[in-house]
Amino acid sequence: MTMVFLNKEIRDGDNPDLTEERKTATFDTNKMAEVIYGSEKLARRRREISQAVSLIPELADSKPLPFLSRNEKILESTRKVTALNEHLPRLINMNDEDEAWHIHSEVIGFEGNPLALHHSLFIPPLVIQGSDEQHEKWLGRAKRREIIGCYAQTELGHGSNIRKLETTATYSLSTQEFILHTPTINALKWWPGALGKSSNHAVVVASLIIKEQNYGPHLFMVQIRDEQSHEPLPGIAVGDIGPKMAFNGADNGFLGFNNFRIPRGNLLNRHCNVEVDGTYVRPPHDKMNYAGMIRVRSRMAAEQGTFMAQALTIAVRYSAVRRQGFLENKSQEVKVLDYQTQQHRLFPAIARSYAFIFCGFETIQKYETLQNEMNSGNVSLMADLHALTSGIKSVVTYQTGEGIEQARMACGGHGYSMASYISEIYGCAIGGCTYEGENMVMLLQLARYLVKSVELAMRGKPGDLGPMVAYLAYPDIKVDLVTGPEAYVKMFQHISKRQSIKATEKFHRKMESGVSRDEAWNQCAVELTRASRLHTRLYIIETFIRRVDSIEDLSIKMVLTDLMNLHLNYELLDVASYALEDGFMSSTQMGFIKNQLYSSLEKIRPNAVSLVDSFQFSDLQLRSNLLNFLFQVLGRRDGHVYQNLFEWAKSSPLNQTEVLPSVTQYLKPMMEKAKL
Ligand SMILES: CCCCCCCCCC/C=C\CCCCCC(=O)SCCNC(=O)CCNC(=O)[C@H](O)C(C)(C)COP(=O)(O)OP(=O)(O)OC[C@H]1O[C@@H](n2cnc3c(N)ncnc32)[C@H](O)[C@@H]1OP(=O)(O)O
Ligand SMILES: Cc1cc2nc3c(=O)[nH]c(=O)nc-3n(C[C@H](O)[C@H](O)[C@H](O)COP(=O)(O)OP(=O)(O)OC[C@H]3O[C@@H](n4cnc5c(N)ncnc54)[C@H](O)[C@@H]3O)c2cc1C
Repeated sequence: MTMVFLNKEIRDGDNPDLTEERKTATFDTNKMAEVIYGSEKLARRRREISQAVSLIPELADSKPLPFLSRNEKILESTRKVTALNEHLPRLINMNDEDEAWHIHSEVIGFEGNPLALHHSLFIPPLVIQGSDEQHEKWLGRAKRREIIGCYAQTELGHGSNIRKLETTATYSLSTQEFILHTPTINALKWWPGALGKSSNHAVVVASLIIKEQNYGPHLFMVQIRDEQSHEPLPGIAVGDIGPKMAFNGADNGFLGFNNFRIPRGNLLNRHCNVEVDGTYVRPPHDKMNYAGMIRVRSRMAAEQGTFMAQALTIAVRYSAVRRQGFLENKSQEVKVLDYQTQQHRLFPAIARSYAFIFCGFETIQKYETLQNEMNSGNVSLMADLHALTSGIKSVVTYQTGEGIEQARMACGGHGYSMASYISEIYGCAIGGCTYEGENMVMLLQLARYLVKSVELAMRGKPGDLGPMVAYLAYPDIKVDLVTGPEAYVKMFQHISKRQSIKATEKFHRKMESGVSRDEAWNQCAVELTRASRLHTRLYIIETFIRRVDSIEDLSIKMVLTDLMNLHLNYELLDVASYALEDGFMSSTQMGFIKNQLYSSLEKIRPNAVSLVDSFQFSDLQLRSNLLNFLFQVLGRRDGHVYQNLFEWAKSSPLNQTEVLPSVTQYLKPMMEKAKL
């Protein structure tokens, strides 16, 4: 049996323009997939899972998703996810989170589903913050999906500033219970995914009050609906918050408590506790209750890199079959992918996708190390990883949004159609700028760390700087970019260091002039966020270089070196003004970077389609379903775009009848009236 999307496979029925592209590749896409996903086994497992899913009709979309109403979307996503649940044990290793993520994205797509957060935001805090006894009570049930849960932290009035959450959990000494209460409208939980209509449990974040003292946000396991009737329990108001920019197959919700009582044992108490007599037992780190957020953020680089990669797969394949205009040969119009502007739009974003995925693997590993350390009581890595993931989360979500939007524009008019699927990917990815910590807020968290590090360096204590910020104490030595990646890193280090120092000095000057610390911070905030972005971009560059250095296969190393060089030149050009400003970079060097960038575009051109093929997204994943719908979309592997766009349009519900009520009720009478 042939795999549905082996990327080097050349098939007779494919659009010849795409076949031609695949023949020019200088490397094997299966080998590249091994590098992208980390090993031969992981890449192969993804293909096997995609293949298995493609053979199960009930896991296919029953209609093109953009034609569904919100209710239909929720019904359809729930149908698919519950059908998938039945097949899961046979299709994936149930303990492997990557396999689970992959299969869900195959089947569900970007619309979201009522179980998405059960696995990514309900179970993980239970694992991290729950005691063994609590795992015994809820974890098995949750994993078996006997209960469905969500993570309810954000409120109508507060999302970023968690310390000001207004939902209270007041300890009652007499009954040894917590009383959950929503004192105002603003205190309603608002946004949690799957809360609105699907969940019957929630991990609720509420301010812990004992004997009138507020101990700040803590996590509580709360049953919100009856397990039989699914009706909200007395004392609970819960519902859906309405349609959103994307994720409309999920029911983000609101939740209010009216003096709702839960047992003392429902405070997740692996790291902190409230004893029977109301004694509070502190966690080993002040922000221990925020550990779950570090976990989610640590996964965002790889996640967002994959979102962007999907949009680019669609745009690059389409650009190789779309012919418009002429270059030298006037007898045949060119593939739009041959235009330098098109390449400049798409190729740096391909490089960023690879960079984010490589960087993502490193941050996920760092989180796993942190988790192991935390389990044995060592919390010393938390501050570093919080700073790092705050920056990465902010930079990758923003740049992914930019990359997807460029992919859409690169598809011209058809990119604007929902048949391209790019708008759905964009809506989902761009949510990442907001959820899991608003980007500016998170950049300012990293800035705190950078300012402290600069202060250490200024105080002559460079030995106290962690490895990620050691460069803040390096001397400035001019570099010759011709010598290669290390010189680019040094140039970037100079830029990043200078901005961190400038922002810190400005902050100090403000305070010395009598401005309060908080006000001074606010007056320097733009400069501080610039420092955070530069530091993060430097880190991403370094992870890219490390990954390419580690590759043994020569053909893969060569094409990834081209991609890495493109990344280095594109990133440096983007921030060159910082180095031109103090003369660290000369205008000759600037010219060199531009020329290197243009030459990288040319080098990548013959490999462009295969670089996106290497992500090995199935047509199903790109919502070009092989079984039921042979007519969607722009990114289909076989490149047969036009006839399928026409089929797509014909299937629009508006075309099921020739004359719409809008015409008979309004337009027709208007025209008739005009004739009188
Ligand atoms: C291809 C696949 C397709 C698949 C399709 C489906 C795709 C699905 C994708 C997923 C989709 C949707 C998922 C959506 C999930 C969304 C979930 C959420 O959004 S949950 C809610 C998240 N909320 C936030 O992130 C809130 C952000 N705010 C904060 O984190 C905090 O309030 C704050 C950090 C900004 C400030 O906290 P505060 O307590 O006020 O802290 P201080 O300012 O007083 O002190 C800062 C101090 O503490 C240190 N700190 C802060 N946080 C941490 C931490 N986590 N760990 C360690 N240390 C921390 C900080 O460094 C400071 O230290 P100083 O030494 O004082 O400088
Ligand atoms: C798709 C999606 C899914 C979500 N899922 C969940 C979920 O499952 N569970 C959950 O609990 N929550 C969820 N959320 C909520 C999300 O975590 C919050 O919306 C997010 O943390 C931002 O908080 P906010 O809405 O209060 O924004 P605000 O903080 O009100 O942001 C508004 C503006 O104020 C600025 N701002 C705020 N504070 C500062 C500051 N200190 N310094 C400088 N500028 C500042 C911000 O930069 C932003 O420009 C979800 C949100 C979305 C969009």
